[in-house]
Amino acid sequence: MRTLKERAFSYKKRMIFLLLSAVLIGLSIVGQAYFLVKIVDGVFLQGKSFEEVLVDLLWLLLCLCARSLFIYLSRRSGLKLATKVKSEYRGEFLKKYASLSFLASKQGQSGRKISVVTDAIDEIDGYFSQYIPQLMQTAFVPILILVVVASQHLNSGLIMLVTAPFIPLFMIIVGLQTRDKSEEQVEKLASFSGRFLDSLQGLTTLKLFGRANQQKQTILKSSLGFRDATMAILKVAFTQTFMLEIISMLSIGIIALELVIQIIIYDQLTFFTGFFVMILVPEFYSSLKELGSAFHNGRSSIGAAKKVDEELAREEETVTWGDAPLVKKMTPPKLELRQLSYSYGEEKFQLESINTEVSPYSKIAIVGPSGSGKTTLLQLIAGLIRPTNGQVMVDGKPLSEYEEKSWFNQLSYISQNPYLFSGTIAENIAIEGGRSFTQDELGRAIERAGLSGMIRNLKDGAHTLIGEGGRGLSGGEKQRVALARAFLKEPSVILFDEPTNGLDLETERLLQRSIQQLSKQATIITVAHRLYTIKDADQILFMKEGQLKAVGSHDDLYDRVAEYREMVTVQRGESAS
Ligand SMILES: Nc1ncnc2c1ncn2[C@@H]1O[C@H](COP(=O)(O)OP(=O)(O)OP(=O)(O)O)[C@@H](O)[C@H]1O
Repeated sequence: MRTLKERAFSYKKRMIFLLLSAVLIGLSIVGQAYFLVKIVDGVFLQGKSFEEVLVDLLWLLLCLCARSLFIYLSRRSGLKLATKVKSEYRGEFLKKYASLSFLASKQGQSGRKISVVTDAIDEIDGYFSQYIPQLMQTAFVPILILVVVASQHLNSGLIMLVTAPFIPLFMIIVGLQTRDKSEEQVEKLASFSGRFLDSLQGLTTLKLFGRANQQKQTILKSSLGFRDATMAILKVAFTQTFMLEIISMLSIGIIALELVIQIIIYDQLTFFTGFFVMILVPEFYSSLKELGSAFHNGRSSIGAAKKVDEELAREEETVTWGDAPLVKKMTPPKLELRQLSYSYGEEKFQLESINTEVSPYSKIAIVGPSGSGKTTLLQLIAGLIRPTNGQVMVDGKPLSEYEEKSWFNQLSYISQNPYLFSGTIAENIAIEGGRSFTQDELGRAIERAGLSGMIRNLKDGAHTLIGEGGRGLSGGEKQRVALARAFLKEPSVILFDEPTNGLDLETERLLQRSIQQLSKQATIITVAHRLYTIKDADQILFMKEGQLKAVGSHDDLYDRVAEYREMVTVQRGESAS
């Protein structure tokens, strides 16, 4: 993982620009002080007229404008640097999340992940937009001022040299505390966000089980934890500001006293030099103080970056793909499962050495008791998880060697709970990227998925908005939208996890009809729960406890496999009752 400093220095041109701006800011500060003092000295002590000081006035104006302009450019450059680094981080997150396996992407709390990708990355902003530009300025401006002051009046320069180290020393002590505290703050915010979203999603369940109040208390505790962590950081920030003010005020006071003594009592200093030094000294301390505040933000950013890096570096199961294209042919690809095994971890469920072939256009039903590994097998075939051993072969080549896009272009996976996005029904059906669909194609898919009746009754038809997760649609309607996606996409392989919950008669019939239609153009592998699908399949894979117990047609398995017969008899009884 690259540190924030390494990330900043990878933008060399921007860093050079920041340094250049710092040099120009420093020069304009000294120039501004010089011309101001020259004008005051000329008008009040030498009695010069307005015309005589006009050129100096113009120079003063130029220095003021230059100072403002370079400060503005330096800040803008810092902000741009922050934007670039933040989008770099977000890009890394997107890349990581996109390559995660289906299971890994479901692990952890969604709210926590959102908080890290949004709030924690935003917290990094201060390092680049404030700390780095200020660091560049402070690396040059105080040194320039010190040299100028020392060249004019050595004693003042020495006082500055002695007092100045207190500021960075104090900053380091405080900064170390800030980093730990800000790590704690990011952690508290992430945990609060995770808990909050989790509770929000399960609010109905919590109410139904009378746990809403208890959960409210947990959220309150979590939010108070975040508040305390934030207050602890603010306390450090206020203490730091207070201490920096005291150090700089005292130092400026000592120098002023010394200058006054030199001018009035010893008469060893001209008004010009004294005034010039007195104007530059506060600039010196203010530059150091500003670095103090920026340093505080920088340390907070480092704390947040540590959390972000931890999240990025967390080892999670990924799915990698090759670059072989899978060309869409007239016939669907031939699938073969070779010694296919999967394990959710030691002492957890194992799917053991599945071997079978799936010829193009066949209708396969995966059946077996609950928890026997049917969905796991379907996810392996889809390429959503990678086998621990063995291969899914597609047209004689391991699935992992194909391009991700070209495989998914030929595949439709209809899960038990298909996800619908917030948007219109039409947008949800025409979800496939890279290809636009005509209204006719969309209408046909809607018709074939049995959605036209429902859509006709809606005021805005297919352009009716639905909520995220398909809020506003029934379970059966969501299944039909998923079917419409498959009709529109015209894939070569369809993987279908049949809903276990009872569907109404009409949706049942529609599913049967749809499968019949889709099977004309694709291979269909269904995790089957309904007797009709099971009987209609060309080949049945009967699973039990992670093993493929038998393969064959319904009649064949019914005659030969007692456990299968038993399962079908139970199902018959249920459908008859
Ligand atoms: N993410 C996971 N981590 C650990 N174990 C898991 C995970 N997902 C599933 N399992 C376990 O794997 C086994 C097989 O699950 P799978 O969903 O494949 O079964 P299934 O046959 O499809 O069941 P059902 O018919 O009830 O949907 C189950 O015992 C389940 O507890």
